[in-house]
Amino acid sequence: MRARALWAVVAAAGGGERFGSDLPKQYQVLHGRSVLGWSLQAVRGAAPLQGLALVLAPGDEHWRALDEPALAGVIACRGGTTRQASVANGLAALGEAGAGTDDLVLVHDAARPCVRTADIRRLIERAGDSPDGGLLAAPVRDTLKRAAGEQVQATVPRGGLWQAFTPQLFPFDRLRRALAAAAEQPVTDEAEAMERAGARPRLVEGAVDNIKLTYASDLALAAAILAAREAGAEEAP
Ligand SMILES: Nc1ccn([C@@H]2O[C@H](COP(=O)(O)OP(=O)(O)OP(=O)(O)O)[C@@H](O)[C@H]2O)c(=O)n1
Ligand SMILES: C[C@](O)(CO)[C@H](O)COP(=O)(O)O
Repeated sequence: MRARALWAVVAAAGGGERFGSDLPKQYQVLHGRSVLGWSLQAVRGAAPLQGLALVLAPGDEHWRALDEPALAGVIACRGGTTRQASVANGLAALGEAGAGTDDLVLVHDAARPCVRTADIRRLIERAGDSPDGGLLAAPVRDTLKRAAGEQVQATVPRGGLWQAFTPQLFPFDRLRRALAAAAEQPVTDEAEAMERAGARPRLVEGAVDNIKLTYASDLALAAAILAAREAGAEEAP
């Protein structure tokens, strides 16, 4: 029987509208290397991969100019107009490269450069054997308010609420089918597509400094996180 291989998709095809820069956020310099380089390094460092699909915006040539060892051997493929479509394209590329039904696939946002390799390893350990897969996430810490315009309408009980991060880890074929089935009803992460297909993915707690670069001001925060880590302040927040 063929051993179960691990593959990865790194979604880097976003336009970064909210970030608002001519240079897409995945190519910004962050603590000495590109945002994309940090994300690729974290995923590749977690476990040996059979292959990694790097999903890029149509016409994106920035990645070719990077001096980035973690780009070696990536399967470059074209993104779609939504994150969901980009991930589906990445899975299709892995299918062509030989990903099998029962193989596992990690899906990560290029825009989450601060993810800890140790957290990805824990995700693989805790969710790799589950047919429903799993995701890095963290329990919501703050009091939550539902708004009506700028006024509070209600306080939302936060018990049982988690914020979803990436990477997310699923059996290859189940995820491919779940995303195809969700094509008409947008989902914001892979877990949501799997949930629609009846799965109950496992929540694996990860450090909350696995932030997504969404606004330009997030870049300085990410740089501070990586600098503190390098200086040895390794305690996960
Ligand atoms: N069509 C898309 C949209 C997003 N992404 C990727 O999905 C991740 C998370 O998306 P987000 O940061 O929300 O994406 P952007 O589309 O880049 O930002 P915005 O919504 O502000 O335009 C990013 O790594 C981004 O490159 C993608 O591969 N393809
Ligand atoms: C997948 C994700 O990173 C989980 O938090 C997130 O949903 C993607 O970003 P978006 O802003 O929701 O597109």
